[in-house]
Amino acid sequence: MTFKVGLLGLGTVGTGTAQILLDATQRHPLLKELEIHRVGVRSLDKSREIDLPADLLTTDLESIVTDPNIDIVVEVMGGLEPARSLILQAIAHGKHVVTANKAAIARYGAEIFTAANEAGVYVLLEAAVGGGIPVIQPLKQSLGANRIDTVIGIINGTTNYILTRMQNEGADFAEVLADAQRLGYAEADPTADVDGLDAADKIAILASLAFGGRIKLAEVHCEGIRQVSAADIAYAERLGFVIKLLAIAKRNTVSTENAPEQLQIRVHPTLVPKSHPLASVNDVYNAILVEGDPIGQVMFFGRGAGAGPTASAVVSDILNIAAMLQANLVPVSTQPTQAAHPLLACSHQHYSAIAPMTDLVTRFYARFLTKDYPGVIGKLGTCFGNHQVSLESVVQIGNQDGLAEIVVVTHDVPEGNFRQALEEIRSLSSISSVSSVLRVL
Ligand SMILES: NC(=O)C1=CN([C@@H]2O[C@H](COP(=O)(O)OP(=O)(O)OC[C@H]3O[C@@H](n4cnc5c(N)ncnc54)[C@H](OP(=O)(O)O)[C@@H]3O)[C@@H](O)[C@H]2O)C=CC1
Ligand SMILES: N[C@@H](CC=O)C(=O)O
Ligand code: NA
Repeated sequence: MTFKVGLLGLGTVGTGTAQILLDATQRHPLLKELEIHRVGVRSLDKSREIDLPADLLTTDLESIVTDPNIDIVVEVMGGLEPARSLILQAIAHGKHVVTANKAAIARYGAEIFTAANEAGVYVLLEAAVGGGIPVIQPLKQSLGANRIDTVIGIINGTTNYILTRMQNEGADFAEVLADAQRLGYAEADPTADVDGLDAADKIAILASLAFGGRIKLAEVHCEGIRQVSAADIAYAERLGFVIKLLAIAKRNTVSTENAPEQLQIRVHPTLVPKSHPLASVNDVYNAILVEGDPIGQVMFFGRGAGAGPTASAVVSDILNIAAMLQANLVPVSTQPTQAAHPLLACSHQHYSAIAPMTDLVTRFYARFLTKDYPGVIGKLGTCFGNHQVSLESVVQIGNQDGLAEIVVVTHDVPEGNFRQALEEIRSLSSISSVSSVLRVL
């Protein structure tokens, strides 16, 4: 039985996907049952890295998602529109969908999965988070017996590459970003990566699966890495940390009779103790650490981007759907029914409650430039004490333009208290500037 695949996009991921589909040798035997039926692109004149019959390609993407012969639509074109509309149209025409599009899923997931469940089709998205790293299906299936408490990930390769080079070479952000763009790691417009937006999309998706509720993207706290300086990386190093852009989703409070459970979901540069398993995840690699009961910690590590790794995830989703079709567990064409496999579908309806950042309890690192005279450290300590912020360490390491540089690391404190203490510190005449504030894992 052959299953027909319609590809929307033949760029990096689309080409990698087509390459696997065209070369089934020594791969899963079901691959031989998959056929590329149509491929949608923006330009027919572009030279391609893959040799496909010219009549397979079209710029009419709507004709693919409505084609009665196509069983599975693979959306690897990216962007919000027309990707969203084409996915919805494919679903309305009874197609199963595989997508790598974290931006569209993080924003329109509720609409897309509701439509898919009503139409009795699957929308699978393994490639959307961690590229080739299997993490979506494990959260849906292999870890299904667990009560997940925490998901912490390095889920943006571009920023991890930039931070790793800053760490290794003592270089500044702007310098390494320019290199990353030259090497093709960072996009021409690197905003989504360096400002943490790409990681925010991805952690929203992971949190939704881990905690079984929809996530409003606007409630995900998001800070990027532009403000991380070579000086912070050097101080962190001396204090036994590396700085990573972490995406964190956790249960913040358990539900009570009067209030629902709250989650914390946040993306920000973080000082990670060198002994932590995520500290040694470098360059463009991604890793996702999941903590659950009873499994404890489990970490997924690998390549989070690139043609081959991402296509590996796309094709595994196609195979999952083809297997369901072959086993007759879902209709082959347009006979809507409830999706048969609850471990493959996304069926949660409610929105998870997200705790405000002021409620977060965490450690902080802060760097101050102060006048260099006796008693300044004492004044800082008093301000922190006034707001019940307890300090783990205070060091004065360097001098800058006649000013002393003081670095503090706090114990766990409510973020609200820490911010109030900072306000008081800013008003001290002996404080020239609060040069940086970062959270500590
Ligand atoms: N690249 C990566 O490593 C990863 C990418 N992803 C996700 O995968 C998706 C694809 O990314 P990637 O392959 O890098 O993107 P590319 O820009 O390399 O490719 C996009 C493809 O889609 C086609 N396309 C885009 N818009 C339209 C349109 N409006 N009409 C017709 N065709 C269109 C382009 O056509 P043409 O070729 O004619 O220009 C191109 O073939 C994105 O959602 C991305 O976030 C996820 C994980 C990793
Ligand atoms: N821009 C992303 C690519 C994959 O999602 C990244 O840098 O990780
Ligand atoms: Na993945």
